[in-house]
Amino acid sequence: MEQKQGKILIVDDNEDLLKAAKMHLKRHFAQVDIEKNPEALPALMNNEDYDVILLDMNFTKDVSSGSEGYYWLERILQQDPSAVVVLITAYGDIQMAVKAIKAGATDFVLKPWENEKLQATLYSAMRLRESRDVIETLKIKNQEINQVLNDRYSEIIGQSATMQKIFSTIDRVAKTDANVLILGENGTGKELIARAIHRNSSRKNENFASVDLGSITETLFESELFGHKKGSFTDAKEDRAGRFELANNGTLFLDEIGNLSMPLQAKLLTVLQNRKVSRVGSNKDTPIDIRLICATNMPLYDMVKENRFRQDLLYRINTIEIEIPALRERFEDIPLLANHFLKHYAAKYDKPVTKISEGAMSRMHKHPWPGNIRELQHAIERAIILSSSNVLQPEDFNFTTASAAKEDGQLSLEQYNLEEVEKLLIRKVLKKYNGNITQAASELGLTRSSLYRRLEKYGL
Ligand SMILES: Nc1ncnc2c1ncn2[C@@H]1O[C@H](COP(=O)(O)OP(=O)(O)OP(=O)(O)O)[C@@H](O)[C@H]1O
Repeated sequence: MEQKQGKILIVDDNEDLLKAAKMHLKRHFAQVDIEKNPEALPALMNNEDYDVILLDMNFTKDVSSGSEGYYWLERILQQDPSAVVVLITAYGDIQMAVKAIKAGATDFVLKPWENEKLQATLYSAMRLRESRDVIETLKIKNQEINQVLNDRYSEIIGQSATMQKIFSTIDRVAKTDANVLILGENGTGKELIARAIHRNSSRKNENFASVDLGSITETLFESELFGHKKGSFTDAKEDRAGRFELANNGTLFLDEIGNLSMPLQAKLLTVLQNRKVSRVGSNKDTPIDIRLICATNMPLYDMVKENRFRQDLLYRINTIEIEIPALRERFEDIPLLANHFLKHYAAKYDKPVTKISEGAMSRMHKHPWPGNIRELQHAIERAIILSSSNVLQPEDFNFTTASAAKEDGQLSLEQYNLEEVEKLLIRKVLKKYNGNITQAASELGLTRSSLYRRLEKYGL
């Protein structure tokens, strides 16, 4: 026999009705409690977590206004906003039922009821309660995940004048709902800044949804961003919300916006203008309320001149602009950043490394850091893993004299083995595209992630 589920509480002043209902419902639900005095509700709810509360509208004799029912409905929802309340109305008064649903009731049943109808109403109310519980749990999990991510991103290091200016811009901008455009080479900390803006805004408890536009294919763009309905294309196995909906009431971070093709720019612009999305395969519009932050390492203003980026889209996303300088333009931040990563990775790998030698530090100042802070971070991580001393030395890094000379790509290839040639080539292509990973990967015939893997491997 199927296990009975669900805890039901019935509150009604009619004892006969209570007994009859209990007798029938007991056969279908795990627990059915009855109570004729609504004053007992708060205590009952404290003692038990009911799935559904079936509540009469009138308790005083000869009163049929329903006002008692509204009063107790409100008290129940105050005590437990996710409570599922089904109202009992005796007079078939639709107006009263509509008002009750507006006030937060889930459903209503008319007296006298048919037992099967009552049972079906309670089952669907119970399912609603279950979904609310799932949503609540997911919300909490989501907040925890955001917390972890935000913590990871909470320390933005930088003492240079330009970084100090960026911090004060973040302070001023975060509280507003202004769209922000963050410009900077790969690895300069664009996502870090975007998260800091979200974390300091009134939307901080809502979602921060991030989309890498550089890695979304043309065909999946709409489905990823706007969602889709089941069956709207071959792979649409079920209804799915897009990133815009997921970011609703929160912040949407569109990374690599400079990589969008002109047709996709037009689609994005329409959504931003109308502030509503409709899922692929559906004609229902969903209003969206998002704070938009975009980022790119591409020269958007030049691209506008060359008709590769829409001017109207640029003006919609660049209300506030933050330009993060490359690491080579703020060498004064290197010691602080390097020591920050040193502490982090020494703890992570449980290594007694406490310092970076002067020689290594001076070598770091000479390196051009095409991969910016991400590159510095990986260089320190690798040095800590490989080093056998307490102080990191120049030889713990991949900064050979040859690699310094290689920056300009002048060395003749015969002097190098295959790995060296690969390194040289990657550097040259990265330089050609101003550190743009997507373009460099495309020229090298690699995917972005395999280029990232090589950058990591070679410490580039
Ligand atoms: N100022 C900073 N202080 C501490 N860590 C930083 C700083 N800037 C960047 N980082 C670290 O460097 C790494 C790269 O940062 P992030 O992903 O934000 O860069 P990005 O500009 O968005 O890169 P991409 O353009 O490749 O997407 C991250 O691990 C981040 O934590």
